[in-house]
Amino acid sequence: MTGTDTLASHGYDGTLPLWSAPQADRPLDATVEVPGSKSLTNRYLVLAALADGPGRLRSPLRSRDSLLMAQALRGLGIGVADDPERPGDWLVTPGPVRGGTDIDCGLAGTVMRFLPPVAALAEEPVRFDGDPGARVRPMGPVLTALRDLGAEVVEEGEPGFLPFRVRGGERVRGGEVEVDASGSSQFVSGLLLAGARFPAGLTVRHVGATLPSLPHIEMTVATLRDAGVEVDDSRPGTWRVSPGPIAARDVRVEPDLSNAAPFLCAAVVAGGTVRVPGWPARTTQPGGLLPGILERMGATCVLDGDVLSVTGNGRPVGLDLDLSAAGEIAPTIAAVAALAEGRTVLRGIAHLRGHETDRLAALRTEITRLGGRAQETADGLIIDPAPLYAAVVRSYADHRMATFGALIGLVVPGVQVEDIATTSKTIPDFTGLWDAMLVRS
Ligand SMILES: O=C(O)C1=C[C@@H](OP(=O)(O)O)[C@@H](O)[C@H](O)C1
Ligand SMILES: C=C(OP(=O)(O)O)C(=O)O
Repeated sequence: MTGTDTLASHGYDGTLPLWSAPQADRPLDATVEVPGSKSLTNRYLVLAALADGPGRLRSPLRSRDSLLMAQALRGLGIGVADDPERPGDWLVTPGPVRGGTDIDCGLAGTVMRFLPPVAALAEEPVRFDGDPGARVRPMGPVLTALRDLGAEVVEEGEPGFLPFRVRGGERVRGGEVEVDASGSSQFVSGLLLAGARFPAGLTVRHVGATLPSLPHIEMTVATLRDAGVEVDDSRPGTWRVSPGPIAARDVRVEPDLSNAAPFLCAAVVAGGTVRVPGWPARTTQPGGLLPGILERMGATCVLDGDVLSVTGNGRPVGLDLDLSAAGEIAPTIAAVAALAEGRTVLRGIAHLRGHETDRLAALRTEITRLGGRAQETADGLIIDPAPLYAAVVRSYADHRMATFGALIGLVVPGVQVEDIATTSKTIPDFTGLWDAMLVRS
């Protein structure tokens, strides 16, 4: 596609660079090394920061979200340094949590939801802000919980949103809080991660109608237990973290299985095989659900040792799927669905309206722009088959909308993706990995 008239007719305002999505001209045959998990890296960083001695992260993700977390922890008085002997690893040196700093959350949910409870350990106030898109992501339940625990919280703009200041220290003893986590599991995870450091520990009781991303809460509980923290999760929707030390650890970060999704789905839509090494035999990452989902969409998935192979024939089939456990892979599954035979219904993902962008609106808009048929429902999307054509896919500063566009562009000629660099939120070199997948095939 050339010419500004054409671009404008596709809703492109010309301010962000465009990336011409490469097409797959033959079935794929590639092995893709996927970088470390965002969710595990940022949990390990927080736990290492609050631990009882120096710790190490092996193969952490180094992308915008984890670099923001590292930078924020440094601001709070924690050492996070490259290991000169093992390039790529991070050495974390804990210290008393110090306030008097400003934290840039970027657009990272894990930074804006995990760090306010950590900041409440400091005597001096900590100010939080982020990208324009971060200022509309829900924060209210975290702020209410911190107030209920005795912290002072001052919102500078709209109540329940960035920017705000948190002041805790001696006045925060821990105890019991109710949290409506129907908007994000991260509200619960953030409180639990710091819970052991409050003198009375912390009990969090979820009071909302739905609870998305349960595997991510289980990931939080598992990483806490691995660090020697006692967590009682025997009552559904209630978590009790006992006060006590968090053990310093040397941990290896699993590959990010949700970021493996676009690569694995490439084989489903273009045909051929994509392999991802380092696939864990057991995991708390919601991306662990991918093989089951992709099989239902017509692919064949084989785990041989630690290598997951996904083989497709380029003709995926639609499905009816509750994605509440794995909402972060919804944009990728929606791309496959837009190319599938038969209707797809995605359910249980109303909370995606508070992700990097309103993902339900963004997916409906972009599928429609590509000539597809998509409707929003109260808690998800309905996607019906239709022939897709060239368009400029907008990415809304959302890494997963950008990879959505890349996936469609593999099989639809002439697709361009606005601001592909936004993938650096969680993947350091998306286009390099994507091109290499095609070159090797
Ligand atoms: O705890 C985490 O690491 C995450 C939890 C989920 O958040 P929501 O529950 O807000 O979907 C997920 O979508 C996000 O990408 C990462
Ligand atoms: C929802 C996501 O990110 P965040 O951690 O910023 O919430 C995501 O990565 O899909």
